[in-house]
Amino acid sequence: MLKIERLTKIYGEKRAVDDLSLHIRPGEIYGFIGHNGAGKTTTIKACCGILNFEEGNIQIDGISVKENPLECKKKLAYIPDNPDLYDFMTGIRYLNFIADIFGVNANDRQERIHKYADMFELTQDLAQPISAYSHGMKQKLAIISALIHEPKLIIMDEPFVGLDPKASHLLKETMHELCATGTAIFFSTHVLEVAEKLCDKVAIIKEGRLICSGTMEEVKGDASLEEVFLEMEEK
Ligand SMILES: Nc1ncnc2c1ncn2[C@@H]1O[C@H](COP(=O)(O)OP(=O)(O)OP(=O)(O)O)[C@@H](O)[C@H]1O
Repeated sequence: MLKIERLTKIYGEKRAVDDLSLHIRPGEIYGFIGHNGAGKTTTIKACCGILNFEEGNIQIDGISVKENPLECKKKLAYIPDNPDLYDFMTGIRYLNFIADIFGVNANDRQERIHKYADMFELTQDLAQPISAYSHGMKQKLAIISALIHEPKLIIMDEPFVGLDPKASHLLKETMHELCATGTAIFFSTHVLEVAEKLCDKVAIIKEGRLICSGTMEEVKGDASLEEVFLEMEEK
């Protein structure tokens, strides 16, 4: 579903991502971990077609992000680390705006908005302007808007930051439900306990280079993910 081949992104003199390859298959929850500045957000933005890159290829469901970014964007949802939404809109207007962009019909959008807004306890706030939302409420709205067009691939940058424990739990359950229907999920996180419990596979990036990837068992063996991560960071 998401195939990254030899991705390299350079900012000036800095190789933020260096020759990175990863393959995320349908139905997988794939965690992406690394220290601050390791290159996670850069990789994620390149996958979503919002950041150009110097070398390599990225394909979404067999379609090149470079050659056909619009087709790729139709298939994926991106939830950034800092939800920068249109503050002047109300929550419901924003959700309808996103549904319009993706051409979601009236029945489907109503059903999905109802389902996810109720689930994340945001229904009562949808009539409020987004400027009145807390960080966590904005994060919930971004998550709901990402699910409106039933994407085949969901890419999230630090999705649990700012969510309260109940919302975090609901997001994890939703991720499992979506993966059971074949959706692929690729997300970055610093919360290694969450990655360890939630992910089928994990990749560790250090200074732009992939240093380890595979199933959770392959990567961590009998140790904890935290122990493995810290050991690799020190090497
Ligand atoms: N627009 C930019 N211009 C120049 N350098 C950048 C730019 N964006 C990121 N970088 C650099 O690229 C490297 C990778 O940054 P990136 O944001 O991808 O890291 P990250 O793994 O997401 O970090 P964090 O966990 O702190 O969010 C860092 O050294 C960063 O300083």
